[in-house]
Amino acid sequence: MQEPLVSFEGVAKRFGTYTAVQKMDLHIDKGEFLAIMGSSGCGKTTTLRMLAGLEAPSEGLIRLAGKPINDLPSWSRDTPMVWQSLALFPFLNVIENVEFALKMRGIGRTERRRRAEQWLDRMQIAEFANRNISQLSGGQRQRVALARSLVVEPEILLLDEPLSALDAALKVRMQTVLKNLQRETGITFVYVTHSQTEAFSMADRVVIMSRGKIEQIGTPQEIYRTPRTRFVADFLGSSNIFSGEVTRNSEGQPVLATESGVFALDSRAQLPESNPSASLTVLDTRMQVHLHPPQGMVNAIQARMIGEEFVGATARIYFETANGQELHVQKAHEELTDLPLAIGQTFHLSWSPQDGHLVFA
Ligand SMILES: Nc1ncnc2c1ncn2[C@@H]1O[C@H](COP(=O)(O)OP(=O)(O)OP(=O)(O)O)[C@@H](O)[C@H]1O
Repeated sequence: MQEPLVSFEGVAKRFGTYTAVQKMDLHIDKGEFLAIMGSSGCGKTTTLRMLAGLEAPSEGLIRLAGKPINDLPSWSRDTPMVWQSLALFPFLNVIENVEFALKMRGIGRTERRRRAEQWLDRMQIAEFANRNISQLSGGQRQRVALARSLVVEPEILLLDEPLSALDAALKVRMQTVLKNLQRETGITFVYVTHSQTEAFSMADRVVIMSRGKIEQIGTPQEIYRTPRTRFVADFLGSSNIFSGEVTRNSEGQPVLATESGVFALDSRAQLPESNPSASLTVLDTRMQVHLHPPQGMVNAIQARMIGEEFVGATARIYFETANGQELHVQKAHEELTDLPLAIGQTFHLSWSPQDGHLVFA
């Protein structure tokens, strides 16, 4: 097996008595695009800063290409970082900003200029080479910051919320730029964000963190379809979640008894060994909406429509069950045309047991 490019082995970070990152094991492969995602304060940036050498781990070992780097100062690590504020030098013009790191490495003037020009070309900002940073738009600055970090051809690039200051359309454009750049250069990207869209559209693997702890690591598909914990399912917000206890019905089939009803589980579901408490997650795209009680569906629940939201090509419809649980269903507009959608209207929501996924924590 290929040795990971980066490994965190039992790495923890404390600030005084506060633990920002709990003992963590994490491997990052060469050439992968890894996103670290989680809500504010969960320890994403601290994790990235430890890799960059801007924070020292309180415990554990970080290796880069097999070598421990805990004691290596940030400037001698091959781990440049791009962040939201970009930190471009305002007193240097665009090309001088890009050349800066090469200059620090003692590379001669002609070679510096040649390499910087190549990167300006690649990032489609060559025409701004002699402009001041203050004369650029947000997206252009972003490209300068990327060119400045990549011109040294690092093995790994660390990005901390680099797109959060951009407007929505530019964000989407820059996501494509970043993803293509990563693919073409083969440079490992570690990307911190609280945006699910960014993480899921660009990354090969996503790390979900909560309160300084890794909740799940997986491909976007794995995490979306099979969240490992209740926290992950809640955090993603794309599933309906029913909490209850796993038991068996009179025919011996596994079911989840909840306040909203008793629901059949997938016969392949891994059942708890001791504590029967569990949550059933059902993706909102996998739920069906019917005006009349559906025939032959084992899992169905009556609910009143309480709202509707347009999400591009799809609509998200919100419902409330008799016991006050909120549910949502996401469908393409054309799938909804036959339904009398109106606030207050009662519907029946159903899903097949195979579309239910059981989580325990
Ligand atoms: N230098 C510091 N001294 C004390 N506490 C700190 C320090 N840096 C970070 N923390 C705390 O550690 C926790 C994790 O911070 P971190 O910046 O890693 O979170 P984050 O997940 O990146 O959040 P955000 O999305 O808001 O940037 C937070 O509670 C933060 O207040």
